[in-house]
Amino acid sequence: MADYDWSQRNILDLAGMGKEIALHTEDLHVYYAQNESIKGVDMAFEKNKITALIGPSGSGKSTYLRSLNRMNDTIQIANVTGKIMYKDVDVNSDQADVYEMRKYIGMVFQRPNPFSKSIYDNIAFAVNRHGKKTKAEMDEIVETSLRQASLWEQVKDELNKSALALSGGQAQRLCIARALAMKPDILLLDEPASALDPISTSTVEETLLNLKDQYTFIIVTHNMQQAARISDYTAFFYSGDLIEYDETKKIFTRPKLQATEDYISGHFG
Ligand SMILES: Nc1ncnc2c1ncn2[C@@H]1O[C@H](COP(=O)(O)OP(=O)(O)OP(=O)(O)O)[C@@H](O)[C@H]1O
Repeated sequence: MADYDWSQRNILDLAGMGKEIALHTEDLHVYYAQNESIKGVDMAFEKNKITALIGPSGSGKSTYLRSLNRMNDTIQIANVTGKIMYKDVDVNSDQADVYEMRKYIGMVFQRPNPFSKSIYDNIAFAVNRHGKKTKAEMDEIVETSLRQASLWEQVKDELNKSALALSGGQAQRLCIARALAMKPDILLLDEPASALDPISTSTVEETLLNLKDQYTFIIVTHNMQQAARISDYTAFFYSGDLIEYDETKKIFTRPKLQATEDYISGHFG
């Protein structure tokens, strides 16, 4: 690896550009016991855009993403400091209602994790936990969310079938449908297509592109082509720091920093 000056930064000031911000972090640090895995990240996400987080393995992308809806709470040795601002509420404060917040900031994981229930109940179960619906209301929610996730046509005649019988790509789209059924503002996706075949991957990508006018997506990906294809903004992480953050077309054509250019062209990481 070349000898980079890691103190250099190029970070887009979206708020300063007058963009509508869905979420932002201020001086966010994440520690696992004594190890500082995120080292004070200030970053804003534009509403109704797709932002890709890229960087070598271990650079902290997943740690940062998971902190945005307090998923790191489940890790005993994890400690998150700093602010995560969503609609004037600091998601990271002790007063934040984590259960309520996750309705608005949802998450889709790398491995599809459908519940051992029917396709219909995978969605209904999640929705019902946040308030009972009539059968007609629930039918509508199930259909709409499956349509949004581009799965309705394939499963509409077998909604009572076990979700565990779906293919990997279908199961991941069910997980996206389940997350969308909660009507979140923001969806965090941690390498959602890395366990999928190329056709399922492109269906998931199309799904995100079709929905981006209605949702803010933040996606961790190792796939540079995927980041270039679907995201509006790209953030390059290295060793727990946000190094470069810019419009995707700039990052992939003329990034300001050599380290970013070398990373996206496969010279290291
Ligand atoms: N549960 C955990 N306990 C302790 N350390 C952790 C834990 N999760 C992540 N880390 C450490 O935090 C650092 C960042 O890891 P993280 O998984 O966030 O990176 P990443 O960029 O998402 O990597 P990858 O692309 O391989 O998923 C690494 O040093 C990792 O070992």
